[in-house]
Amino acid sequence: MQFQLAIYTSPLFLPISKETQVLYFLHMASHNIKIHQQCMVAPPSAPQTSLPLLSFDLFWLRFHPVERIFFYSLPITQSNPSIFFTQVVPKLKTSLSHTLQHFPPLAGNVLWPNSSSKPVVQYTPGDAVSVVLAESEADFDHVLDNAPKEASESRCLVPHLESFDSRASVMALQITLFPNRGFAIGISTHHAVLDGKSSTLFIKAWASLCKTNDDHSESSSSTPSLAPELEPFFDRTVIETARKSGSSSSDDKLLSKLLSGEDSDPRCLKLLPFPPRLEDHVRGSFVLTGADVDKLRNRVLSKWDSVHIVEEESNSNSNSNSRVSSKPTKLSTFVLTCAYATVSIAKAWYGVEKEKNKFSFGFTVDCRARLETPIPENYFGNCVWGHLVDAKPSEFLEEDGFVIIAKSIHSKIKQMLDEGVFHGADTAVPRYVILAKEGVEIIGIAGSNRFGVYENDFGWGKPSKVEIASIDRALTIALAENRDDKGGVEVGVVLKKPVMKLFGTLFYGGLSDE
Ligand SMILES: CC(C)(COP(=O)(O)OP(=O)(O)OC[C@H]1O[C@@H](n2cnc3c(N)ncnc32)[C@H](O)[C@@H]1OP(=O)(O)O)[C@@H](O)C(=O)NCCC(=O)NCCSC(=O)CC(=O)O
Repeated sequence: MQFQLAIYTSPLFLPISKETQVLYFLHMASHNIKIHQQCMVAPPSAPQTSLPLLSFDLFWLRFHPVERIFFYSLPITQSNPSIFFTQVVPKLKTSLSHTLQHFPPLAGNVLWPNSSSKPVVQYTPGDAVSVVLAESEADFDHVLDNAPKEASESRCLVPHLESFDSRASVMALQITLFPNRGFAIGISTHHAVLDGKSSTLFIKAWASLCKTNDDHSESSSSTPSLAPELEPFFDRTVIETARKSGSSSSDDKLLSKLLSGEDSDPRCLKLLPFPPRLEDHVRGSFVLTGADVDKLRNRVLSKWDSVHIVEEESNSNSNSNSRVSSKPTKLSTFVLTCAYATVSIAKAWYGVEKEKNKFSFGFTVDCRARLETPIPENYFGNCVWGHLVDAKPSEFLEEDGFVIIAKSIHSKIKQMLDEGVFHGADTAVPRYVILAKEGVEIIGIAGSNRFGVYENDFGWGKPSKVEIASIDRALTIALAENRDDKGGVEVGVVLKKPVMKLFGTLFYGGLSDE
């Protein structure tokens, strides 16, 4: 205890406000986490850079950070504390510094200069990323177990992302050792600066430099290069040009009003609280194999023609019913997993609380390859847009809810393919507001089964587990590819204990029903 207090009052912690220090301290102390040090890691010699935030980014200006945790198992020879903090951590820090040389905005801040009509993300020499070094007494096997556990347990493995009225950090990291077993990298990122594709690009780049550049010590004069596909692409002009065709500035205005609150300073950069749902909530990871997905696919396709979906009047258009009625040759893993997980959540919640009987599902679409003029896959920033399924809120609870919602998500994606990625974008936010006012529980999604998070090998093998901790800040599911089964998926969920119990029964039990 005293050791931790000493650290928190040391000048090393100056970048963190007093209020945050106290909250962070109390939280860590209650979860048997020892903080060893907070250090700042900077790129070796990057010049000042300033990137404007575009409308894709501004959507997320005051949104909560995205918090991911990568867990790695280590042999005992490296996870012994004295070896870990003197050999493994320096390797991680040096490669982080080298990676930041390629990604300087991540070491910078979101600022709103008086002279500018929009905020910017700016790196100025001297800026650096906060890296907390910690040690946990938790049982590593328990931590890696997918079975539901207290939602709060993951919280002490992700760092706080600092934000104030006039400045917000872009990224913060925490490296936590589980002595003699392994370690976790917790990463907290500002969503207005980078989306899931960009943040996982950064992790891939960092892992690749850590794994391959043993010969680059901190004193080495050159910075190791990245494979071309891992180099971030910062040019904003590509997106400004591409976005003009599908502008939805009215959406941006409505959303930023919602996010900022009626009476707050419109130039305020402090992130809104989005307090995590921790009390009485548990967090679990649910796994589908490729064979499970095939089974779900067959189930939907076999009922395709007999189960009809009626799109909500205001959202359907003349050809939508003919479009969804034609049976597809392929239904994607994403469609099947999201339909299966959200319907299981809806049915479990309704099973425990009968008044919870209206649901919807909103998902983000990566627009990079879908813009009229496609932009590079390694574009750094946000290039995602949100869509809501057109299913009626009560349909999640129907006997064939899974088939209905699968058809509905598929239809939405097909609509984008046929009519452009911004089709219906102007109505998405107003519709979201109406549904929320009507008491509809809108389930969201973070991550993707295509980000390859389990490919991130820093030199000690692939992750033992990857979690998106921030799904506890809203009703959101987390998606990743299955670590051990090609074609499978992992779904992260945070729910109230009794709802989670029923969800688990429906999710796994439903796989054997025919
Ligand atoms: C709109 C979508 C959700 C729809 O997904 P679908 O899987 O249904 O459709 P799709 O066109 O992408 O893929 C359909 C099929 O094409 C093939 N296919 C597509 N991409 C592939 C790839 N990279 N490698 C191999 N196959 C691929 C597969 O066979 C796949 O089916 P199969 O899969 O069955 O083999 C997705 O395209 C998309 O944009 N995903 C990214 C969303 C995103 O960026 N989310 C993060 C938001 S930010 C966030 O949440 C924060 C964070 O993460 O940090």
